[in-house]
Amino acid sequence: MTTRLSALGTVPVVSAIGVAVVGAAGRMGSTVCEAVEAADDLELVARVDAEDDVAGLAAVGASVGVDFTVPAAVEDNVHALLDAGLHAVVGTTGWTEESLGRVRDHVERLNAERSDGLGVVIAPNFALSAVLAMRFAAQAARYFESAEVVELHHPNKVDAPSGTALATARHIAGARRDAGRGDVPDATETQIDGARGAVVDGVHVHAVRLRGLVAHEEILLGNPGEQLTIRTDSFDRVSFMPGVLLAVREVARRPGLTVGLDQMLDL
Ligand SMILES: NC(=O)c1ccc[n+]([C@@H]2O[C@H](COP(=O)([O-])OP(=O)(O)OC[C@H]3O[C@@H](n4cnc5c(N)ncnc54)[C@H](O)[C@@H]3O)[C@@H](O)[C@H]2O)c1
Ligand SMILES: O=C(O)C1=N[C@H](C(=O)O)CCC1
Repeated sequence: MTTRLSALGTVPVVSAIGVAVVGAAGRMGSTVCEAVEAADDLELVARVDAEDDVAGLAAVGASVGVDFTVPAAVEDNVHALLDAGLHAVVGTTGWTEESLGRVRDHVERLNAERSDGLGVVIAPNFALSAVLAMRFAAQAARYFESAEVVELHHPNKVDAPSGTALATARHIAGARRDAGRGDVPDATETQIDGARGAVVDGVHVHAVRLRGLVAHEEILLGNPGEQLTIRTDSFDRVSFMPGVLLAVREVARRPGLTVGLDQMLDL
């Protein structure tokens, strides 16, 4: 918080949060830049892309770095943002338990030496419809014998399955385990490789890449004689922006690592 002299004397003025966008030239990064520029309480202080250095971002007024880059670069970027003294909001996919663990250790090590804790928010999907779909799927999973996930995306997506589908499958698997459910029924004996999709924690995940799509997911849950389908569609990347901006505004209040936007919503 800063102060400003006015006709009424010295009044507190809440400073805008300085935001640096990493991957700023990309599909998501450029949309985040527009959203930050349109928000009164945020200030876009840097657009960073491949080959740019993040070390000097604090000096140009950045307190939060937002990363939408590529799975191969994201972990190094987050460590570099933390070393530069920035909070990090991360939408890039490709995380594993191991890479999340290294970021958790790093931020906790830094925070042990700081009075103001740094925060990192990593979410595979910032769209409300997707966050709710994941939550509903996890709630429903215990009641159904069968569960499969179909994700459908634009053909320029570099990873498959999507980070959202991986998280959804893991949540479903966890709920099934907690409920004491065994394997999903599947009598397939012969198949062409890949025909049954990838298997994530025992849940089959199918990836469609199709011109015209943005980001979509269906969770199929089946019992004898009935089916529940949960579907989320992002038709436009603006769907991710309320979640990204929420995380940018909240990350400084959450020292350490937060995984998933659901952790920041009152669900
Ligand atoms: N969490 C979410 O809600 C959400 C939503 C959409 C996309 N994503 C994920 O975000 C990521 C980016 O998606 P996209 O469609 O914007 O990709 P994109 O290819 O359009 O953009 C990636 C950008 O990152 C840049 N880049 C690559 N390496 C870099 C580095 N080392 N440092 C800085 N910049 C670098 C590229 O030059 C490019 O401009 C993907 O992992 C995607 O799955 C997440
Ligand atoms: O367009 C993408 O790429 C997306 N990536 C995320 C994922 O892998 O789940 C979120 C949806 C869009």
